[in-house]
This record gives sequence, structure tokens and C-alpha cells, in this order.
Amino acid sequence: MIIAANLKTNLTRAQTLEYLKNLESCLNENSITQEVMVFPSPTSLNAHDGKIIIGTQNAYGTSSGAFTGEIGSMHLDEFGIKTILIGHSERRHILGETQEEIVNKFNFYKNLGFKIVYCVGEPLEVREAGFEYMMEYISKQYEGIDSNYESLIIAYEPVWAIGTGLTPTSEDIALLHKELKKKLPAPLLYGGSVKVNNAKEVLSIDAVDGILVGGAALNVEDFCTMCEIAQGLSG
Ligand SMILES: O=C[C@H](O)COP(=O)(O)O
Repeated sequence: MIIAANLKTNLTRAQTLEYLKNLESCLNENSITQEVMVFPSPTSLNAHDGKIIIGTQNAYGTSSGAFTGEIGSMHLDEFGIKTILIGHSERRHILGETQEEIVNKFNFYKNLGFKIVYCVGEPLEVREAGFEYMMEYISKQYEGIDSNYESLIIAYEPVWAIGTGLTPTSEDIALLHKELKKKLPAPLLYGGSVKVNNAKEVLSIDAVDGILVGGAALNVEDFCTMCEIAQGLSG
């Protein structure tokens, strides 16, 4: 299974170093063999020696250049980072990234062989408009994305479940994941208010290959517990 922590705009560089040190020890103590990823804030990116895969929450589709406020692939190369989160709902809905910009970024990092965790998901009004409309909405988020890319991981994150404490029912997640797997057979993570107390239920659902955790991952013990839960379920 893939257990990923998106630290968003939290934890300083020093706090991230401490977090990674503690997480690495916890993973070792508990013999965790699952794929564990952490996406720190851009100023906390660093080389890391250990089990944890460090990914970037964002980067512009360039090596370097005149793109004020952005980082490019050369900044990731400095730390050996080869994993990127693309299409997160906060970038789509708060920062206004369009599908076209997302596809450009996807293609740039695909051409560099990055592992891409590609996020899709619907806002509440879309879900309330019915299943068919919701699936059409999510399908548009797949437009332009190379479904055959071998280093692709999809994360389904209903926007209304992110940071709200609300989660779809297990039946809803199972249904959605089944539909999304038909579209694209890549590993499929669920994200949106996953916490220690619901991680087991979510990870037990068919077609859930892992979780992408935001708020609840900020506590390193809790995030490690979720890795232990995944380990337990993987036998
Ligand atoms: O990338 C992670 C997701 O946005 C989930 O965030 P959350 O666990 O705080 O709901």
C-alpha cells in the first residue's frame, strides 16, 4: 500500500527534519515495508536518506527561468526528488490552476520520469448534482493525462471531505474507486479527512491502494500508526 502525507503549508524546515527523523525511526521500529511518501512545504525540501520517499507538493513545468515564486526541476534535482503531487484540489480551486496548466506540468514531469501522484475529486455541488454528472466532472480531470504512464498514481479526494472531518461512506468510496479503476488501472489512493480512527476502514475497501493524508499526518505518531495499520492489512 501507499501511505502519503501532504504537509501542505505547515512545518518549518527544522520541524520537517525532526518529523522525518521521528517517522523514519517509527517505520524502522515497526518494520514497515509499505511505500511511505511525505510531501513537505517547498522550503522544507531536502535530501533524505531512508525509507521515506520525499515528494514535492508542486513545481512549475520548467527546469529554471523567469517564473517568480515557483520552483523548477533543477531545485528538485538538487535534493534527488523524483516524486510530485499534481492537480491537488487546493491548487485547482484556491490557486486557480486550469486543466491545461495541470496537463503541461504533468507532461513536463512525466518526460523527466517523475513518479506523479495525480489528484482528482469533486466539490460538494457536483456530488449533489448526481452520480452521472459527478463522473463526467471527474472524467474531465483525466483529460490530457497519459493513462499509460507507468509511474502514475491517482488520488481520489472529494473536495468537500478535505480538512472538514466529513468522509464519504465506505460504500461510496468503494463505488467511486471501482469506477475510477475502470478508467485507469493505476494505484488509487483515497484522501479526505483520513485519520487514525477511520484509516483501517478506508484501507480495507476494495480498490483502495493507499491513502493521502493531510491534517492528521501532521502528528507524526498518528501518521506512523496509519502506516502500521496499512502494514497490518497487507499481511
Ligand atoms: O492531500 C491531502 C488531502 O487534501 C487531505 O487532507 P485532509 O486529510 O486534511 O482532509
